[in-house]
Amino acid sequence: MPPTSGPAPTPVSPCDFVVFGGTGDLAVRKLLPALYLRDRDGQLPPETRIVAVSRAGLDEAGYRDKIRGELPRFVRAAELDPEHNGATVERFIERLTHVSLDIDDESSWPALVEQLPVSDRVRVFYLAIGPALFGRVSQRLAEHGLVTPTSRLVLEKPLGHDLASAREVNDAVGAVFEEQQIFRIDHYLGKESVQNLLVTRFANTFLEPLWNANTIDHVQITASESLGVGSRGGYYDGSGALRDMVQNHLLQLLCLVAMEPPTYVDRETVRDEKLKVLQALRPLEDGDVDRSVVAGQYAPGLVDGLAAASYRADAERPDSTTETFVAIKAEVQNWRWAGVPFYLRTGKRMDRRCSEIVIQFKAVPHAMFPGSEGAQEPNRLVIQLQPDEGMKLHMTAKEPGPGGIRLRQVSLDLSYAKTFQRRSPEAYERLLMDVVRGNPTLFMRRDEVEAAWAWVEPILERWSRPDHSPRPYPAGTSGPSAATTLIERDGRSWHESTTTA
Ligand SMILES: NC(=O)C1=CN([C@@H]2O[C@H](COP(=O)(O)OP(=O)(O)OC[C@H]3O[C@@H](n4cnc5c(N)ncnc54)[C@H](OP(=O)(O)O)[C@@H]3O)[C@@H](O)[C@H]2O)C=CC1
Ligand SMILES: O=C1O[C@H](COP(=O)(O)O)[C@@H](O)[C@H](O)[C@H]1O
Repeated sequence: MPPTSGPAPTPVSPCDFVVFGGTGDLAVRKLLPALYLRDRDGQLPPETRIVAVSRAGLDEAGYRDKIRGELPRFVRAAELDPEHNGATVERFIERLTHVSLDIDDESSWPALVEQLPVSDRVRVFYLAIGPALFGRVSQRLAEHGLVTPTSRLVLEKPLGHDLASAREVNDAVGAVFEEQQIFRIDHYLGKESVQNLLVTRFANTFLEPLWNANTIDHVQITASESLGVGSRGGYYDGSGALRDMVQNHLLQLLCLVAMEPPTYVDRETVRDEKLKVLQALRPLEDGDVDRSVVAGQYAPGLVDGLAAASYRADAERPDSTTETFVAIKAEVQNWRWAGVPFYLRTGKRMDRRCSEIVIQFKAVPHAMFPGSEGAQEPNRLVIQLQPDEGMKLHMTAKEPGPGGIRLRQVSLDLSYAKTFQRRSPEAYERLLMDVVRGNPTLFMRRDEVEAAWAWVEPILERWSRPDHSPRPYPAGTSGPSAATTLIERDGRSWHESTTTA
């Protein structure tokens, strides 16, 4: 597939990106490759600069060497340098500099001030650091006069570790930045297939009349990963799958499926509608958590035929009770969705990498074709987010033949790659450009983040008690058997996609 063949992107305004945590995993693996790809496609004006900040004692040349070495690991070879002469990469590398700064060491801040002379250029402070530092960084930025009217602050998730800490962080950054300057990132919202969910729902007429409890039996949202925690055990052990994936990514997907059509798509209307969904989630009482939520933790197993270690070994936490898997039955209490369960599921070290949304329609009310009892499965719309973006509508058709009517399950299959013959940009590419443009539509507003924390809070509270421990599941499987029971108890089953990666 060619690197890009779509319309040329409109360049954004000249900008200074200041990446706190510029040597970290997120910056090196996601942010810099995304900026590189936007630069390669001509979207970054020549004056654009990227100032990486960390405590590493690197000078400009040292940081440039580091990123020159790392970029090919995270940008596919076919997309790295279309000219094959290194010039595109070098142009990007020359935008980079590094400031060695300890956020808590006052004496190291002047080095950053020096890099940011007074200007009305857009200034993006990207906090790719832990949320405990967000408030302190904001305060120091203000003390050093670095916050201008055209500055924006990007906050990585998870924002806090519970409702109280999220409020504290929001208060602290809100004391320095206006809400419209704050971009709380959830990279799932930047995925092409997630944005297409909105377009599919609201730019077509055939689905919307069916999109409710009259026709839909239930919804499943799955984000399963075959990878384990890798080198992120230090962070992950204090987080777990509920904070890492459910409170943000999975609830955001649920909102996009369940929300009412906004009057038009703009910075506040979509977020207003998502907030209403979060507020309509049925609160989980104590007993509900034990009945409707399953926590799991991966044990040793086999992944792609190779032995895989347990989470406790991967994270080097021999007694950890942190969950690496969560399954939840949620309900949206409103007119559209009354009685329709939303089953959410996410886990690490599962049997496949697959993120998808399954809309399961109700069964036909009456089997009218002779011999068709039990031969007909309900219609199902599967929205595949990754690894292959697409959409499949499973339906029943007549099998061709001269005999009687024989029913067969078939699917209408839309593959983005085949249809558009174009690379889908990574989520961070789209979101970083939206930050520069000052468009917060695909970012989480303060009230949304807090409403999401408020909903997961009873689960956190229940799991903090000593009688809770996650159920083990072998690495390379679909999670603990209790997750199967959770859905089978309702006479339903998890959709297991056949795509593996
Ligand atoms: N990695 C990922 O895929 C994702 C990460 N996130 C979030 O992004 C944030 C960063 O994650 P990640 O990159 O994995 O973390 P890392 O631990 O890999 O990187 C942290 C970065 O912050 C710097 N840093 C830490 N403390 C200070 C300090 N006091 N002063 C200056 N710099 C400091 C570190 O550099 P040094 O130690 O040299 O100072 C390093 O560059 C976290 O909040 C995480 O939850 C969110 C989604 C995905
Ligand atoms: O935010 C996170 O997301 C990734 C999964 O993202 P994806 O785009 O690969 O689906 C997850 O691995 C990580 O733990 C989490 O922090």
